[in-house]
Amino acid sequence: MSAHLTTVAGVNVDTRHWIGGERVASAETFTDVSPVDGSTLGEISRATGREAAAAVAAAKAAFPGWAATPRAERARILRAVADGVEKRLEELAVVETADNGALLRSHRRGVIPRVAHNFRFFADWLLELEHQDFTTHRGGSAADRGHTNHVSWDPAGPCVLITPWNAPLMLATWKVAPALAAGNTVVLKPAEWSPLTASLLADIAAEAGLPAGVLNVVQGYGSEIGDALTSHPDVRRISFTGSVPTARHIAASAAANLTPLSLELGGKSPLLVFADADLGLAVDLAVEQYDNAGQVCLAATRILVEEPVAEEFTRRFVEKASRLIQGDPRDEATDIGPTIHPRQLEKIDGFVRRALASGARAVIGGHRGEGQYYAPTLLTGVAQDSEIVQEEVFGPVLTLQTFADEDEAVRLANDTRFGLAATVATGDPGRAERVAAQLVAGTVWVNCFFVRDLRAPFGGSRDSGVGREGGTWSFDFYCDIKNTVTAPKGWENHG
Ligand SMILES: NC(=O)C1=CN([C@@H]2O[C@H](COP(=O)(O)OP(=O)(O)OC[C@H]3O[C@@H](n4cnc5c(N)ncnc54)[C@H](O)[C@@H]3O)[C@@H](O)[C@H]2O)C=CC1
Ligand SMILES: O=C(O)/C=C/C=C(\O)C(=O)O
Repeated sequence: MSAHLTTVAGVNVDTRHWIGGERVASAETFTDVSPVDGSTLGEISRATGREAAAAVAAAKAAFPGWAATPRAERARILRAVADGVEKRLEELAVVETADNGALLRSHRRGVIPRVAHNFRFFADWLLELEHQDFTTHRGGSAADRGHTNHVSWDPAGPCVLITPWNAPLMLATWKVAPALAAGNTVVLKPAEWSPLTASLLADIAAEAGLPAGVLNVVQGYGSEIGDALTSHPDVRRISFTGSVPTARHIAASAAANLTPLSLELGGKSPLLVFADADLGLAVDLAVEQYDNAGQVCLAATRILVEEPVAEEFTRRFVEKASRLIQGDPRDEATDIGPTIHPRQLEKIDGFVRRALASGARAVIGGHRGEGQYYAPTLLTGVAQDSEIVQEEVFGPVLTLQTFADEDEAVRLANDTRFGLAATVATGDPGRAERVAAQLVAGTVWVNCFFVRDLRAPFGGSRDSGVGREGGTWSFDFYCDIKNTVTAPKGWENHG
């Protein structure tokens, strides 16, 4: 077997970069370790600025050809990628679980099918966009006598896509698919804690007929190659999902070339439970926030409950949460897997220890489990201005606060620097409408959570992000939008 192949759960994965349609190795490697059992998954090529520049050069060289490829042909190839993902669904699922520790059952039944959907959706939307493309505006000023405005979404150029480890392939393809559909070429930099499925995606894309250089994958540490990618003058778009400090760094690096950015960042989302809510549903929604061991940017980690039902809510929450099974994510019965990395575990534990030291009480959890596991935790007695209420923990840690009325609920909900999402549990549609209108959030769910529709805009307000992706919003970001104004026949320019 090649020195550059590793076998993970029976699946061969190439550990090199994918640049210009070829596998490229770096002199140095980094070790990829499984959060499931601490085993070594592989020695992965560790890029330097040289490989980063080579990937951008490959994307630049491939751009004119891919941009000129008819939309129908681009869509056909993206659908073939989706077919390839579905054909290798089980392999992608087992590798992703080994690499990031999220539940295998979720990968099999939810997350990896969404990867295929991302490609099909943006292939279809690209063709829809073509039909929307002849929007015309007529009349108006004296100078406008029936001119036609023709809007087109033109490919922008090479895009750098930097993605995190909590849903590695799903979050990557949610950027890769629209960027490619738009006619751009891509340099994907997956997170160093979960590099494997990006390599498999490169294989699948090549098998589907994506031309060389259209998709490039560079492995390595963001801190080492990030700047080489984000400050490169040939890069036309940067899309990033991850932490706020890294986003600030990327924005500063991109500023030199005024490269447009899309940033999907952290959250500290509230779940507002009103006394008129279906309490069973509210408890289900709250317990759901432990999914993926709480490593979800959208997670509603601040539970706000109206005073009269707080005691009953807490009793039912504890009853349900205590039944969650924490353990090996490959086991179908498991509800909560490990945290991704010892550093993430340390970070979570630090937040909780400091909260407990400042007077918080752990209703459940509040401590580490075995190995890389953290016990699902609910903290009460937390002050609104405390670190645990204000900062993103990114682990299975929820806080519970109470409120007296609607005004206080909205005030507490909006009182952080984030604005990614919010969930409202209420039996009163009028209240739902009133409260949703006042919440600062990119997405508000009423009596539901994590219902995602790719046609809808997705993104955050305040420190939770810049811009929106999804549906036409993705094409608005990944394209140079052009308006061509044509005078009607016989029109004389001097009016
Ligand atoms: N919004 C989200 O979905 C995510 C939020 N986070 C938050 O971030 C915290 C820290 O996690 P990290 O993995 O350290 O997040 P991070 O933001 O540093 O990493 C995300 C991606 O950015 C890359 N990166 C790092 N430094 C870079 C640089 N200077 N230039 C370009 N790319 C760079 C990484 O290699 C990775 O691919 C978590 O505890 C969580 O609070 C982390 C991952 C995802
Ligand atoms: O699954 C989605 O649609 C969105 C997920 C987003 C995250 O989990 C994240 O960025 O952390």
